[in-house]
Amino acid sequence: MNSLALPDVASQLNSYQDTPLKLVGMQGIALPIRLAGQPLNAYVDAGVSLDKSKARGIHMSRLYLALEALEDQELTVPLLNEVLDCFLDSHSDLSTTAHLSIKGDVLFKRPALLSQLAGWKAYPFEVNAIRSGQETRITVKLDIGYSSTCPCSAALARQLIQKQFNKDFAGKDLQHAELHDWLGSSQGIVATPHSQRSTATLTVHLAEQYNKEFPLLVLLERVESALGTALQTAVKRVDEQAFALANGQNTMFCEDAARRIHQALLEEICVQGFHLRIAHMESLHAHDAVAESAWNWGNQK
Ligand SMILES: Nc1nc2c(ncn2[C@@H]2O[C@H](COP(=O)(O)OP(=O)(O)OP(=O)(O)O)[C@@H](O)[C@H]2O)c(=O)[nH]1
Repeated sequence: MNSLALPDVASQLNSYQDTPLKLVGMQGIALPIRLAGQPLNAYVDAGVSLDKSKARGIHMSRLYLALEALEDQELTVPLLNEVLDCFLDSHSDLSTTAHLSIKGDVLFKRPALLSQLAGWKAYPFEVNAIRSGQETRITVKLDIGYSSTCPCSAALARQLIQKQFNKDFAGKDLQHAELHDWLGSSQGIVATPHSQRSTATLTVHLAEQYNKEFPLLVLLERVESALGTALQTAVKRVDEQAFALANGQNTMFCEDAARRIHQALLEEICVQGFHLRIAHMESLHAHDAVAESAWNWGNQK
């Protein structure tokens, strides 16, 4: 039997009622791509709408093959648009909307706070694109880890230190050397505040005129500098001490983190709208503290 004789079920008539489908496609296709100059193993979801309600199915293989354009190429907005064009061109009789989603972990080399060290950090990302007619909506989702020290716990710890100071030094002449030693001891600094590993998940809608490579590094640098306490990679004690200082000077409730990032993203010109979700994985509680914020976002999550 040659290929011409193979039955083509997808092109048969739909035997169900006339029901167009919002999205039909494939999920979790493995694909090697490049992002921010790094090769990475991505997972891709590809789909189109099935508007022709009498058609039985779409042509999955045409979507799959269109993804070849992304193989080992730097992922850019024009390249993404090319693939979406191909999805719609190959389904011109069936579909008016095309969907493409690419996820993975992008690695960036991040410098230590003070020493010359640097190390790799993984940032989970997701690029989502929907083409409807001439309009393409592209969003970039990025998880950024940081440390948050509880401001309430810091104030409570300071109060305990003051109490201890009153107990140890009430009515005494203050001697510089004695006080210096006291400050360096756990009998003096009797309490420490708690910190937690925290995550900011931002989803940004890229400005329509943005037409280049994906601005992941730009976004994460803006967010990390707004927070001041990014998770570190390689550290020596000198870096760890700088991290302790950064945490002490940047104590944060989840609300504070959400507001800092919100303000920082408003300054980013490649962003047309955003949604952000903050999660502080509490060390005081067995549950998380969360906050959300959005700008120019509508009702979507
Ligand atoms: N539409 C559809 N196809 C599926 C599904 N699951 C598996 N497939 C298979 O995807 C394969 C590729 O489909 P097509 O793109 O229509 O393949 P084709 O008819 O050889 O290719 P064209 O000639 O370009 O239409 C077929 O073998 C389908 O059976 C499904 O749920 N829906």
